[in-house]
Amino acid sequence: MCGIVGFYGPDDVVQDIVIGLTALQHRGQDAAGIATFDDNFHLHKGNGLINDVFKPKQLKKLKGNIGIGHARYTTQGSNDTELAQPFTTSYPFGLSMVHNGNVINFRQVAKLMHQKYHVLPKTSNDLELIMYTFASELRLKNLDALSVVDIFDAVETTQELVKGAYATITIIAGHGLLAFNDPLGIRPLVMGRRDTPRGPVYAFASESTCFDYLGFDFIKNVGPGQAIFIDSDFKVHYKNPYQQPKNFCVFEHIYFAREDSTIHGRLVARERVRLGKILARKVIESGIQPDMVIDVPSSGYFAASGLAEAIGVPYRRALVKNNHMGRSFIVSSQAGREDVVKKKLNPIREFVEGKKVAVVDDSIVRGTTSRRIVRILREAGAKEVYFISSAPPIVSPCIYGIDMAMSTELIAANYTEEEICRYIEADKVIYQSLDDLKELFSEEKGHGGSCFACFTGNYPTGDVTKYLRHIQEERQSHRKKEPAEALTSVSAKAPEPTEH
Ligand SMILES: O=P(O)(O)OC[C@H]1O[C@H](OP(=O)(O)OP(=O)(O)O)[C@H](O)[C@@H]1O
Ligand SMILES: NC(=O)CC[C@H](N)C(=O)O
Ligand code: SF4
Ligand SMILES: [Mg+2]
Repeated sequence: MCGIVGFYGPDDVVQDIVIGLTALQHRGQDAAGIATFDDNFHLHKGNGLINDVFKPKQLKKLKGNIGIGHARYTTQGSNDTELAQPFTTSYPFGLSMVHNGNVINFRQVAKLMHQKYHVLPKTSNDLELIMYTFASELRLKNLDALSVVDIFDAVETTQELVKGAYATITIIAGHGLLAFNDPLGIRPLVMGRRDTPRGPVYAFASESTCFDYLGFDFIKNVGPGQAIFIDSDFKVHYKNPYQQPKNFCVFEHIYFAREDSTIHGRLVARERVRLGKILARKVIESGIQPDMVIDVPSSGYFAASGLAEAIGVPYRRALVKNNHMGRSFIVSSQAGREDVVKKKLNPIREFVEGKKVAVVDDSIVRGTTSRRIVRILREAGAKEVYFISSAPPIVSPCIYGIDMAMSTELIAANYTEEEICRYIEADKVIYQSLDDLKELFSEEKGHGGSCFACFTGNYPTGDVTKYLRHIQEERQSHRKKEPAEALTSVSAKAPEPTEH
């Protein structure tokens, strides 16, 4: 995922960056970074949460009326602080950049950078490839009078050479603030504006929730292939401004984005309630008769309430979340994910004892959360536990900025629904149907178009066989024994159905 923000206004922007980034903490917990520019770049980054990385001492040094920030969830390269974003360079062109997404043809781009621009990447973070390609293209322009056309040309060449998902924000030193998206617009990026007596402040962010905190008006989505540049006179320039979203990540609606964000005109919370409501058909067909519907906090809530409403069964919050534990899914090791899940949720015995409980979560990815939940609900006395996922089975890796690049880790890529039910020790597992999901989000149904690749194996960037292998090798090199462990643990532990 990763959370990105960028601000440009008449005064120092560091406070806006910190507040904006904090609202995006759910998108990345590994590292955080901020770069600002006055006459020079000022950069601070570190591993951990935004609150831990930025103390008043560091914030004081981040001077400038233009700046960008990043909350990292690692999908390429290691977790080393050196690889945290933003990246800043003074050559071939002075700029600083952040991105959300994943470059899939990174080996080819690295080679090309060397051959075409004589630049060698210093790290294994894919951001460097986008940054140096763009900076090298700018360098080839007329340096004395860099025009907006030059900037948009450099964006276009970068978009032609770099494949994958990348929503980016860039400070072009001495020129202005630029945002551009990949040609398919896979990751979210929005633009906002706040008027002040000293002039407008412009902002770009992964999600609109940032603007609510900061009093910005939403202006627009930065859609597929679009670029927006705010020059030093605060004049806004658009390239390709009217194209509609074509392959937006549907999982943003299901899980990644915050409930209070509006994405492509759709409030995330409302879409999740709808996902819950349409699950009613499959729940009724399955013949189960739950006494209550409960959610898996945090992101299962809206779907659970929608389902409860649609089937006329009471909803209760019966799992309490420890607010000091973050998201488990974006922890980078299986041991770490299990540890978070263990400490995160606790059942309210009095609510579930003796009950047939339908527990709704947004998704089952590796099965870490669902397995633990079923177990603790049974220990708390639940009579039957039905596990319901508001996403369809995840059967293919994501190569666009989500750390699920290994098929071996995806439980539904390797096991049938019955086997999964046995593995998580539930009485029933029910998944959203892909057709129902498409009903809400597909282009054929007039919804603009989404990426469904992790549910279908059809990747919007075309044949990705070669890239998938490169990405998997890359991830493998950072994980040591992890994937093999995940696979054996599923097969070894998948038990026979238990009597209850
Ligand atoms: O099958 P798994 O591999 O366990 O992954 C799926 C779980 O991970 C996510 O929760 P997470 O703890 O990341 O965050 P949340 O608090 O936002 O729900 C998601 O909401 C599911 O609960
Ligand atoms: N999830 C993301 O957007 C990650 C961005 C980038 N690939 C990194 O690892 O830093
Ligand atoms: S593969 Fe899945 S998670 Fe990845 S961008 Fe597509 S819909 Fe989103
Ligand atoms: Mg969850």
